[in-house]
Amino acid sequence: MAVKLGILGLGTVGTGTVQLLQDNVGRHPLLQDIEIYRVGVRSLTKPRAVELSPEVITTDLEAIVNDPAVDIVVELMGGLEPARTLILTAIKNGKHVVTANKAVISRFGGEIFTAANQAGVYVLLEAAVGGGIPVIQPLKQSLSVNRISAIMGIVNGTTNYILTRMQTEGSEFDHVLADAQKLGYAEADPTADVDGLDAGDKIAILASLGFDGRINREDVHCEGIRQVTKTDIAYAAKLGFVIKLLGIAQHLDEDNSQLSVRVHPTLVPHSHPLASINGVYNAILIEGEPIGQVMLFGPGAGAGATASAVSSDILNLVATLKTNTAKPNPLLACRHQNYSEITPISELVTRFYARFLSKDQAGVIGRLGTCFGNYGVSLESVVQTGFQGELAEIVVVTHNVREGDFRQALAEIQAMESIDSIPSVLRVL
Ligand SMILES: NC(=O)C1=CN([C@@H]2O[C@H](COP(=O)(O)OP(=O)(O)OC[C@H]3O[C@@H](n4cnc5c(N)ncnc54)[C@H](OP(=O)(O)O)[C@@H]3O)[C@@H](O)[C@H]2O)C=CC1
Ligand SMILES: N[C@@H](CC=O)C(=O)O
Ligand code: NA
Repeated sequence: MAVKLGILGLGTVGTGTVQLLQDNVGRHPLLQDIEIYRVGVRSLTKPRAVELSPEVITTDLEAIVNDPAVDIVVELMGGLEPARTLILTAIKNGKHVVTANKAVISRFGGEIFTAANQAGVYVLLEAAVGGGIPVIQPLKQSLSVNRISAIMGIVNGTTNYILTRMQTEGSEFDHVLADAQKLGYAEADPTADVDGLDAGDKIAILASLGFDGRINREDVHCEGIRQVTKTDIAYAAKLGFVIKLLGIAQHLDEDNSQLSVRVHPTLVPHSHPLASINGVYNAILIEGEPIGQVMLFGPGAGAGATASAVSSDILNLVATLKTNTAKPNPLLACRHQNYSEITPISELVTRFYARFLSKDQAGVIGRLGTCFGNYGVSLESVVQTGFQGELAEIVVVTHNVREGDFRQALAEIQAMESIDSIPSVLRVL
């Protein structure tokens, strides 16, 4: 008998998934054992790019998750509610769930996976991070014997597109954002993407898988790219770096007692594997023992790519249902019970880039150096190249420093009579 799907949402990803499942020739033969049984939408009158018989489409999403005939609920509607409640109801009713919803999983994953384990069902989420790039299953299965020390990646295509264009064209953020919205790369409300929140959801999920514990989403420090200017991109290039929005989860110490999970624009050395990932593409670099470095690269969004990830999860569940094993598969289930402790950003040890505007007075660089020295900040390079009107522009790159100490030094520098402003402070990989 065919496995019956109840799909919630027929937007970009829902449509791509239905198209892939309907066009199943030449793909894995198990796809032929799937029936698109119900599809839930908000509007019945909206034109659709796929053909589905009228009894399949409904606006009653609760009826789908409560329908005893539905085997797998595929949540592709997005948002927190009613997605969270519908997922929990599906689980309570003994249905497996596939979701692309990083927002709901990063915030309510604890509740959802606890409920799923109790009900003996699986919640799979390959599409939630890196779109079509297989990264969730690799972390859960292929790489799971490794001791992971770092996961870092470009996990938001919109911001990578904007930063790439700012870099290649020398344009400012606002101009490129407006253009990206016109071209459909950025959403009308770009907040979740440009403020680093979408990347924060994704790195929280990856950190949980790589570092073996649940992550409280509120502990993830998130900075976006609104403050990145073409001036900084140009200085970074002169110094041998490219600016990327990175999600980073890493152990900070040898004994693995400190875990940092964060999102921020970062100066990445030109020689680093993530430096060459441009446009809407995503890439995730995983470091582990004994494997070393693995980088997963590909399309992080889009109908077809994301449908590929959603359908691979569906396939996994179809195989599970067909083999009919009563015992849960520990490689598919979530195994975390406890929350990981996240080290506050002030304890991060990293290099920094900072740009200062100062009055063109003798001895300013000396005073900067003395103040940094008082806080244990050692400088890798200091450049005074340009002028902005009457003000001299000074750019420094530090050696590794505790963030809290660096910020204290900056506060003191900001108060100096000769310093006009500190327009940018960015971390360096
Ligand atoms: N777009 C992408 O490339 C990617 C998206 N994702 C994730 O996939 C999910 C879906 O994204 P996407 O396809 O872009 O979203 P869309 O906005 O294109 O589609 C959302 C769909 O859900 C339906 N829907 C939303 N809310 C309700 C509701 N309250 N009741 C009934 N139906 C509802 C909409 O119905 P209607 O059509 O009637 O309006 C629409 O069909 C999100 O979690 C997103 O983060 C993940 C990776 C990539
Ligand atoms: N908005 C996201 C796509 C979905 O995950 C992005 O820009 O990467
Ligand atoms: Na993925």
